[in-house]
Amino acid sequence: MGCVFGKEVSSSGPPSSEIVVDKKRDKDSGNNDTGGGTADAGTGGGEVENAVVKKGDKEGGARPRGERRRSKANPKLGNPGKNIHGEQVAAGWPAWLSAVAGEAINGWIPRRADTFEKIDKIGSGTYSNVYKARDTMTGKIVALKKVRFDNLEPESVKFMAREILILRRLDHPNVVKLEGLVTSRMSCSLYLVFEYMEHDLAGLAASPTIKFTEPQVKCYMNQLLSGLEHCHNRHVLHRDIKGSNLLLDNTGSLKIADFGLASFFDPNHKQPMTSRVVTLWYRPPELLLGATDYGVGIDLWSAGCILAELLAGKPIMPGRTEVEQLHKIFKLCGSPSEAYWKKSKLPHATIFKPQQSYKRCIAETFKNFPPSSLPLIDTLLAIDPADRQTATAALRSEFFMTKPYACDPSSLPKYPPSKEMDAKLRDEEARRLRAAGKNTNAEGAKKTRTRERHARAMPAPEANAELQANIDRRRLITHANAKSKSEKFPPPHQDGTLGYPLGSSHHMDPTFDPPDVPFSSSFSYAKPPIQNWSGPLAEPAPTGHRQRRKKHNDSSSKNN
Ligand SMILES: Nc1ncnc2c1ncn2[C@@H]1O[C@H](COP(=O)(O)OP(=O)(O)OP(=O)(O)O)[C@@H](O)[C@H]1O
Repeated sequence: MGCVFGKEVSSSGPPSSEIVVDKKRDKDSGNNDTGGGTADAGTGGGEVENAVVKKGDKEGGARPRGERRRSKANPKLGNPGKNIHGEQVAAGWPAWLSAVAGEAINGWIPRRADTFEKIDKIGSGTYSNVYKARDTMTGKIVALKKVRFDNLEPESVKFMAREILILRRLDHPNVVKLEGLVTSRMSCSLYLVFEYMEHDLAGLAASPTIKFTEPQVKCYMNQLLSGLEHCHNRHVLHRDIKGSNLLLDNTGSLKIADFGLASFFDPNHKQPMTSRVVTLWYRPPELLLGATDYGVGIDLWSAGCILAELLAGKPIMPGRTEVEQLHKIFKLCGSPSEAYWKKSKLPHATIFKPQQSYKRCIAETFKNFPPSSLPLIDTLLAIDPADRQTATAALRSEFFMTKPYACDPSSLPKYPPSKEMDAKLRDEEARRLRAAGKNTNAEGAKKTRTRERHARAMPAPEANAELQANIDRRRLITHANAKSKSEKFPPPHQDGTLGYPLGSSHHMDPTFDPPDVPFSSSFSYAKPPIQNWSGPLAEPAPTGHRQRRKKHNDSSSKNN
């Protein structure tokens, strides 16, 4: 991928993809995740995430709140050498950015902010705000993602640097294209410039008036799997595939976006990676069970959830907690075989292994789906990630070879704006109206609020914080009740509301509702978990600090 907005900056430095993590730095800092690795730009792959599971992570520990990483300069990741640093500053990059993310900007020159006109705020993410803007030099409408830096903390810049490096590695019609970067020598902010996309799949799916046909579902899935195939071939794991990260334009093009949690991987030299990724409803069982050795299967699982969601008209496994999520997975996909437990050696297996086994019931649950979709759903939602195969195999599946075929993207309807953000605004307006009429219909308002809360997929970092709280709670329970080596799974107070939240979609298929399990289903562990977990992974944050905690946790997630 080349230069954006004109000429390339000449460089005698390392190839643009050469990025090697300074392991010592991470060891020193107690960081449980690292990003980076060696790379081979020529092959389009080979950039390796050199993640190291730190002592704290092995013991189940993330940094306690308030403890900050020591940030030493990373000579390979950040410091591109004096010459290049000088060239980058001369080309208009701020010195701080060149110092910390020199590799990510190598060979590019920045655009000036005053060459764009902001039109509207269109989205907001964990560490960014996204604006619709006009490029005054070309007249083109673009999306500007303004990255928030916490006082220019090198860690924040590092996440952004990795996202940029990954985006620069990718070049495919179904992957959002990074068109440039906007900053200036004296600036403290950075904007990523993307082609503008009118919709996201979550927004469309939540729209009360839209129900996808089979050819449309095939069209979206074809594009999603093609984009994933490209990412995986370039050794990139997305690690947060969900509807709101699948952007759509008015020509029917679907593009995978938000590579903030993405990571390079090398299938031949596996390195441990964090399990604290992927939004809860789309998170595969191996991550919920703490896997740090994983691959393309995690994105394929999420794709399977999306395929079934598009056909069902509602999210298929909307868990509110990790425990509930695993429970929903086991109920639908069956509990893992003994052979799998043995082979996978998953860190949380001793805690979450169900006492009773669950039978897989995908075919019965989705009996109203097109028959050709069932083998594909069955493959993508395999409990053992090795059985999920690849995006390439999925694209060759019977689903796409059977009539009615996928429609052409250009034949997809032209929808009115329908971002997940719009759905949120609709909800907020409804909430405001309810608050106004609260006294007249308090009970109705309460019910609707519950539906809304459940209708949103929980981002990975928040959900993972909850997982920690859960593990810690389990450990405490084990201590308190050393005689009892089993406990209810899920806890009774959560199980009472198992099943699908009402109104999680406006056009649900009423026939789809996986069978619930009796409350008495219990999960046990073979050994007390204390033997595996010697310290808290993360401090459960008080609710008043939700936003801070989200960012804090996100930092650790995004860092690996
Ligand atoms: N190219 C684009 N065109 C139009 N809208 C976009 C584009 N990129 C992002 N958005 C909007 O901005 C929102 C936030 O963007 P993005 O997901 O990349 O940010 P983030 O900070 O990484 O978010 P998250 O916390 O969900 O990981 C998206 O959900 C989407 O609605």
